[in-house]
Amino acid sequence: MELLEVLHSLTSVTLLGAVLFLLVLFFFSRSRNLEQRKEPPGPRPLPLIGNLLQLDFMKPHITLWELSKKFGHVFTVYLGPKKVVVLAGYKTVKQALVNNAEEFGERELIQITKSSGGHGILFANGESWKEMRRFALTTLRDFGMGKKISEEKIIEECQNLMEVFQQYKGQLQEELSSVIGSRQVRVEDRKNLPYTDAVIHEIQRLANILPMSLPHTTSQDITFQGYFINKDGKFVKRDAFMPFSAGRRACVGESLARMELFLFFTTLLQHYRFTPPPGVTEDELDLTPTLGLTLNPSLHQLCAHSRDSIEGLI
Ligand code: HEM
Repeated sequence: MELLEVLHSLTSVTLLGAVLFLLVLFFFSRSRNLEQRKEPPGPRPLPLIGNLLQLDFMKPHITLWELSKKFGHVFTVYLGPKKVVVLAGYKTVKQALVNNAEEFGERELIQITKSSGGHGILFANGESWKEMRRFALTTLRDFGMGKKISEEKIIEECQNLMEVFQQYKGQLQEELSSVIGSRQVRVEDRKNLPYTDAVIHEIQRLANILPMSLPHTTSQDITFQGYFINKDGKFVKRDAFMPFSAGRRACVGESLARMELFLFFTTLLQHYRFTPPPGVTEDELDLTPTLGLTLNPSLHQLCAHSRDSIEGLI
């Protein structure tokens, strides 16, 4: 009996010793690993939940931007147990997506995308992505993306939209009135409408509709800006004007989207002035967006004043 107790306590001591030894070994090798490979820094994660408590889920892109001020342009956050390397700032994002396009050009399969089996172009990788991207670009080109034919279609849509409203004149429209008058705006007019074009860019910058772009994953281990990044993937946080991203996964609909933005915006502003509803000042307008995969405007009322000053509530 005594022998058994001695053996038992010896086993416990040995076991405890072994666990301690392994822990020391783990932390020692981890810190040596970190030193040798210099992984991107980041806020200290908690077991299992990682840094989730530090992220504001209503505006995660803002939290990540704040963290980048403390940890630099390349840093790590743990979304639960999932390690994510965040790239912040135009130069860093461009260096990764354009200069290291191969290594950073894979898409990360996140949970919501797994339901679709990861088969759509957005979340595919490898040969199937290449094929789908080639197909998407060819099809969009065949439909005349960026060409006259899509311009005609967009103009038709604008005119349908116009039927919902009536005609008017307002402030930003001075440029439109003097350059275009009452004729239909065409894409080629863009170069003669610098103010209007600048306003569209500013709106896109402010609206920031895909604030964290889409998650990428690295296709191979890479040392980037002095930091070792393994194949775990990352979110991209953009700073400079890159709403369509850059590199091999950049938006395939960019020229179509730019055409639509320009024609819809100019045609609407050519005919309407938009204000808050009666009794609401501009300062009182709540511009907080609703977060989904994209940032969307929250539901709100707006007045469209027609050129004839007929008011309509949209
Ligand atoms: C203002 C409108 C739009 C914005 C701001 C936008 C932005 C973006 C961004 C940021 C990405 C991620 C790029 C990356 O992962 O690095 C993307 C991907 C993509 N966009 Fe757009 N997009 C717009 C409109 C469109 C339109 C109209 C189409 C289709 C005609 C389209 C099709 C795609 C596709 C297929 C991808 C995935 C490309 C790939 O993974 O290879 N987008 N877009």
